Amino acid sequence: MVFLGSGNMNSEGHLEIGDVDTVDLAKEFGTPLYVYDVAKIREQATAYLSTFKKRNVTAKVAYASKAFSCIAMVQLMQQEGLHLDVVSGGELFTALQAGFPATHIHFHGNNKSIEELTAAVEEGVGSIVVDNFYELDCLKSIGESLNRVIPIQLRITPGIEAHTHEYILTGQEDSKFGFDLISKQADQALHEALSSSYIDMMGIHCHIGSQIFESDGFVMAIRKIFDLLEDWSESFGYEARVVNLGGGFGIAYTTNDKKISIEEMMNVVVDEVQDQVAEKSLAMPEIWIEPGRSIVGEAGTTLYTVGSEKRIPGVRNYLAVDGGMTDNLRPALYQAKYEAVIANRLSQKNTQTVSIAGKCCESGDMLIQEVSLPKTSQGDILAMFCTGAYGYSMANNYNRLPRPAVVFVEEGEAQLVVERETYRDLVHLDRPLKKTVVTSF
Ligand SMILES: Cc1ncc(COP(=O)(O)O)c(C=O)c1O
Ligand SMILES: N[C@@H](CCCC[NH3+])C(=O)O
Repeated sequence: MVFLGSGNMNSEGHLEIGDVDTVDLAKEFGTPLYVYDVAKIREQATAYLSTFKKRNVTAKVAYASKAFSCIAMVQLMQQEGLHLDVVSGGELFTALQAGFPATHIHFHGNNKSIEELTAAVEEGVGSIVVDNFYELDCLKSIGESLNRVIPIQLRITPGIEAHTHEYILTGQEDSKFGFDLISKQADQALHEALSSSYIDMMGIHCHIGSQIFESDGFVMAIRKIFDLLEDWSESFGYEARVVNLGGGFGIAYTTNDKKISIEEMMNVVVDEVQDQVAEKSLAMPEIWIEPGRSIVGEAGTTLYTVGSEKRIPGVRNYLAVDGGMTDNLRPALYQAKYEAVIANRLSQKNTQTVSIAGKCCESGDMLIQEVSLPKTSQGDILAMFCTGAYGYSMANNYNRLPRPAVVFVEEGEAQLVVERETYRDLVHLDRPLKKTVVTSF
């Protein structure tokens, strides 16, 4: 069975997503093109909310907008009843421009600036996830100068190494994020938070990393958190209203990736929290989570146009497309694996193994190392699946390539939600040299 992401084959033998022919999308909007299956995004969001509802626990699901942020995406999350996690002034601005209620926004980051923190407090952001002592100090003075009590969570690093790529691990002791447990930084942070009348210490936050399949890392993190909460209850008389477990729930990028369903993962989380609460005789806190990848990853497909070919007999066949590490940095950065098809040749047999090259001036700009495809021609449309998370959001202008357009498809309709960058956009921040010197060669 050929993997078609969230799509299927239509009667013309073309890849269809959200009842829209992707070959038509490529014609209408050009390539590279990010296509999001809105029904799939809604399905993922619902899976989180309905699992918590079924378990009858109070929970908040905040979409981690770093995975993919634009105004339409933020609005979609609001429609689905999710909260929003932002990690910068830019993501916050996008959310507010989208009309997202500030009270449902959680603000993250390991080095938030005073300007970002002040804006977040002035806008009335629902919670600030505090990462370090500097930030705690800044918030105390911002609270005092604006005469506001600021709701916060303290981010701790539990000292856990989850099974994932080392670049996207965050819960280990040697991490730039959060307060360390072993050296008792977390205790000190709690002490400082509780001693300020401008800080409302809502609870504790922990994010162990991203693209994690095994539930045991989350179970271990929950145990560490509740050991700490038991200790804080005894030493400080402190009781957390919120336990935020971050995001990190993995998705299947390829047919070889094993998959754990959202329901299964959340049930493990709820079971463990309930067990810990009972074992330690603590009050049941609200469970907050912040999934990004698992909400949008599988819903995204990138369409490229096939261009040049290079065949090196006995070595490798390169097939180049009109994008690359500029629109999807993940293969170059994490050796991430993807699957692809030729969207206009789904009914044809695979007859060749090729490597998909990007068009950037880097040998490492390879999108897929080996994929089986039918015979291809220039102008064919290559569809690469599961590119919805950390694809467009990490897109860049290396080699001055304009960033792609993004369309949402749902029930047979396509809507442009991010326009394609133009060459003019590429130079619009540039300013010419002040001094003009006439050089004669
Ligand atoms: C603090 C925090 N929360 C949530 C997320 C979202 O993670 P993911 O997209 O893997 O669900 C991240 C990214 O790893 C993060 O750093
Ligand atoms: N950008 C990473 C995930 C980082 C998650 C943010 N803490 C990826 O593409 O997998």
